[in-house]
Amino acid sequence: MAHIRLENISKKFGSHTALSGLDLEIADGEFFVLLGETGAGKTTTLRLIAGLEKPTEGRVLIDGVDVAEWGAAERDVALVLQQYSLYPRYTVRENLEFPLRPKIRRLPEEEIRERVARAAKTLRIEHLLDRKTDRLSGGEMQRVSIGRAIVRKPRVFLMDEPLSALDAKLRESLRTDLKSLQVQLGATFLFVTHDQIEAMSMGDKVGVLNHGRIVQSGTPQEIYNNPRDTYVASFVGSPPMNLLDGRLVDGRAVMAAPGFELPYAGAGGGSGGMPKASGAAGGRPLVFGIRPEDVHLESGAPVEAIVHDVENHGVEKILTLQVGGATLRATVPARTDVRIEQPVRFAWNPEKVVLFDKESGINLRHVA
Ligand SMILES: Nc1ncnc2c1ncn2[C@@H]1O[C@H](COP(=O)(O)OP(=O)(O)OP(=O)(O)O)[C@@H](O)[C@H]1O
Repeated sequence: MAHIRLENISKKFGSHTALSGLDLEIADGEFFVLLGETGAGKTTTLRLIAGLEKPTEGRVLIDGVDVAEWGAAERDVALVLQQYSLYPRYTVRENLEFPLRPKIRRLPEEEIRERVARAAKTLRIEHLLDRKTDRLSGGEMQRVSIGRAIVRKPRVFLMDEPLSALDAKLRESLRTDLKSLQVQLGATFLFVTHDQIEAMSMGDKVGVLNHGRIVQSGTPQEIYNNPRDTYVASFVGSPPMNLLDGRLVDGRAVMAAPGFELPYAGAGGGSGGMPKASGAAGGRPLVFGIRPEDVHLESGAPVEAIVHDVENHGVEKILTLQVGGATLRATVPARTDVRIEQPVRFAWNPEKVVLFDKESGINLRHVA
């Protein structure tokens, strides 16, 4: 188990900046998910912690110790990759034993047997121990790869998109397995993914990485309910948060279309208020953020829209509504009877509206 801290890390590859001013803190025994789009710098961050890359600037601390001079082996971290790093002509048992048979500091045979048996039981691959690894399914191979990490009892598990090569069903079941494995081991996990659903469902904490920098770090609920900026707001959530233009006029946040306004008391305040028809000329440009599940169809509601599209998702429907010049997504119960082209009336909970500065994209609650 270990505590990890990255301080003001930057990493350049020639003239290309992969990471800049990155700060990250992972508590001992935490399941931390690093979420970012392709090229955001996720793998580079893992490799820096693993000791496979050196930062151009900044410090990597494990349990409070600067590990700049430590090689990969000394850091005692295990890396699990998307591609299974298994020896194909060897059995599962042999693959699990290899990490425990280094040339120096070899473990006693009995200890090796015991660790392999325990890992195989935890991962439910005991029945596969004598099978060659090239005769396994993708999900089984990934379990063996994870097993190769577990047997070493590392201080930290670093996982680079370990589930992304698997089909949806397997991914889901391994997600649950990995999460319970982490709880069982009480180990520090840093799990990298570009899949926001994976991140939100697995992480104790999620760090959103964009262009080599952590833009927000917090619990999945914090990130979902109070995204730091419009990037996080539109990246996390499916369908994403509705982002609608408006302005700040005389202490009121006024949405351009549909007409709607909220009292705005400045940073830290500014919720409540009822929808009201209004023009939105002048003032500081804002963006209103409204989650699709916070949009409700109600016959007496003040704003009218036309249903542009209806998607059925089993327990719910996702509607695309056309309101004036704006488009809005609404998640409604599956029993809601709506058709394309139908006029509907809708409202939302003003308490749930998040306001962003249009120019910087920053959530006004996060502006000091
Ligand atoms: N060895 C390298 N040499 C040059 N550029 C690199 C090297 N490794 C990474 N980069 C660049 O640094 C940036 C971050 O790469 P990184 O692999 O960390 O991103 P990522 O978030 O893991 O992306 P993906 O989800 O596609 O794996 C990318 O623009 C990448 O092209």
